Amino acid sequence: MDKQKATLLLEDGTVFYGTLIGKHGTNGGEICFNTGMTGYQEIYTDPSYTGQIVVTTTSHIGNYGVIDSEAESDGPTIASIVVNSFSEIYSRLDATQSLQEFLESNGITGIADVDTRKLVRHIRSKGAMNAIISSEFDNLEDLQKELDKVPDMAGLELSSKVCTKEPYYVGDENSTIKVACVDYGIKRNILRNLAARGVYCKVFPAKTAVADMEAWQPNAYFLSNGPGDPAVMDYAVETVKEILALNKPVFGICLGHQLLAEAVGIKTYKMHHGHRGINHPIKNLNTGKSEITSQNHGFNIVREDSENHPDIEITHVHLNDNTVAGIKLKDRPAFSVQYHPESAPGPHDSRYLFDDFISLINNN
Ligand SMILES: NC(=O)CC[C@H](N)C(=O)O
Repeated sequence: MDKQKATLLLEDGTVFYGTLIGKHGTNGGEICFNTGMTGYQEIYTDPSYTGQIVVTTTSHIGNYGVIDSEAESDGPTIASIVVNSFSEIYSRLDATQSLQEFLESNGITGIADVDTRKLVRHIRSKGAMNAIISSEFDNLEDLQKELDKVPDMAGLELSSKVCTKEPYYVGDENSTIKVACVDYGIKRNILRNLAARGVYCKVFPAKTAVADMEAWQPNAYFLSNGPGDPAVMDYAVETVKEILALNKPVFGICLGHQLLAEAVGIKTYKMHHGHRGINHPIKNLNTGKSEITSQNHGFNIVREDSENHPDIEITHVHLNDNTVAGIKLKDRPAFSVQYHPESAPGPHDSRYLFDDFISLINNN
């Protein structure tokens, strides 16, 4: 059978032609690329990618299928995917589904047989932009009409749409360490890392009042990763301010880091094309050691604001572009990083941050 055609149209008018993967249809979003050589399932199910079209630079995608136990959330909320060579055939003993079945059952229209190296170089030089992928329309005018409906990522609040609707628990209920995890789009491996260190986690919806979380008497708070633009999340910034006033230990990852920054008056901004991959070099300024990290973000915190803040210490920097990658509050037991120490997929260099959080709780 002939493969069905699909078209990718970028906001700046660039067009790529390829073949349909997943469900016949049309999907739009902000296009971004991840340079990791493995971990497509974890990327596609990471809620931080909500509304985005993910381009992977690995040339083969799909060849190890999909395994339920490796999903980072209940299901993918990405807009779409772009790949070079797509494989419907998969080889992995425990695989439960092919990637084609996974995409189709989740209503995702993607495109394969695209020169992803060319596309990535394009995004890298022109910056983040919206795009549309369709197997329904190939006429540029129709595609443009669909593209016009796609909202800008800057100014978008998405956490309340992807977070849990009801609180739930992870870990050992008899543990002495109770951590309230504010879910802005949390990845499961973060909870696994906390539970593995003896933490009993209660995960709360993004818009839970601090009084309701305090009623559970947590020893500490965790601020999760998540999608969207931190600059428009006033409700979350208010929550973080109230949490900080409690003087309990706080740890934030990625969006959680950006919200901690906003809560102390450090602004965030949209980056040119973001950091997404599993080999991003970070320097820990306290130990002088470098770590190779997993990253996925399109926004960042303003360096100048961080440097000029009397109560902030910059603890980590990104070695590629000198952006701020970690901060700590001098007057409170709170710290956060822009990258992913739970790193699924990715290197385990930064797992010590979870241990630091436990020490902070034990010594508080
Ligand atoms: N992984 C995340 O938490 C992403 C944070 C935020 N949405 C960004 O893109 O910068």
